[in-house]
Amino acid sequence: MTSIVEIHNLSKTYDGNLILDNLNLTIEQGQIIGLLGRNGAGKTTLIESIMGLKDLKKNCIHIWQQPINELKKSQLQSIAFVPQNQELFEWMKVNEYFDYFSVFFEKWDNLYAQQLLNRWNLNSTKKISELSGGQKQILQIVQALSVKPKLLILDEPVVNLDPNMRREFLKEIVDLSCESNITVLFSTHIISDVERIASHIALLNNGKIEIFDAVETIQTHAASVVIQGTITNKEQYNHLTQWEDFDQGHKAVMTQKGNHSISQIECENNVTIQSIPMSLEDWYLEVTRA
Ligand SMILES: Nc1ncnc2c1ncn2[C@@H]1O[C@H](COP(=O)(O)OP(=O)(O)OP(=O)(O)O)[C@@H](O)[C@H]1O
Repeated sequence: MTSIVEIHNLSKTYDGNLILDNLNLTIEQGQIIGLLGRNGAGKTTLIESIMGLKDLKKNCIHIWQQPINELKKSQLQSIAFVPQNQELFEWMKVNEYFDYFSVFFEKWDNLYAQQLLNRWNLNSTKKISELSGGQKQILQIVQALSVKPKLLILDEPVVNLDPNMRREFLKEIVDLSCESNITVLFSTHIISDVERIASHIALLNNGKIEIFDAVETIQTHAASVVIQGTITNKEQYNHLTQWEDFDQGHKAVMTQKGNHSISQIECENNVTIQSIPMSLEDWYLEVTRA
């Protein structure tokens, strides 16, 4: 596996408040990472840090093994970013905006841009100021994809999109990933989108990536467990949380793969465990519970 983004001990404070706390994250080529976290967790701060938009300690972020402030022009041109709030040139028409923007990118694919505009019903002769919120978001997505990036970073790219358009966009990302093995990091609050396209989940909590795992691995292990019998030494099972005691035993939630399997826990404690699989959304609610 080739590392595309490597983050080591990234910290960021605003007005004395620590938002990112010695955060570490490695993104490998071809991964599609859904960045999850509650409102205010620091997702935008992390994404903007990767994009070099934050004042940071030197050399804590590398892309393609280069510190982000030393990336070559060709490398910078291979990164596309869709921010949460982008200033667009509202007085321009869509086609004028793309003509202007394309000059900066050697690999700009105008044919592909026009195909996406047509497919997604965006009139290229319209002024940007006359587009709806969702249409402006489509414009930004088309702009980012037409650069033909190797690394695509999106901050809540679908908040303004209707379900049909969201589905179209997600399909395009999956197609690009299959065809060109691009690497994608996207933040979202829509767990079903993560389930649909992400290969991995990065959960940002308390300033750190608290959980980083393949979506399939999380889905395999996420479960509510009902334990018949008594476990005295609960602390050793740190993949089980939210313990509740009842007459004949305990209930708990398994949020990730632990160092003890269910059958090991049964054997070690002479208990019987029933494991009930949990949806990804329920898993997310459990792991981000205050
Ligand atoms: N420029 C800034 N100055 C001061 N505080 C900031 C600034 N930008 C963000 N913050 C604070 O940093 C924290 C993280 O904000 P951030 O926008 O990174 O979170 P987020 O996870 O993207 O949130 P959301 O899911 O709501 O978009 C919040 O408490 C926010 O108020």
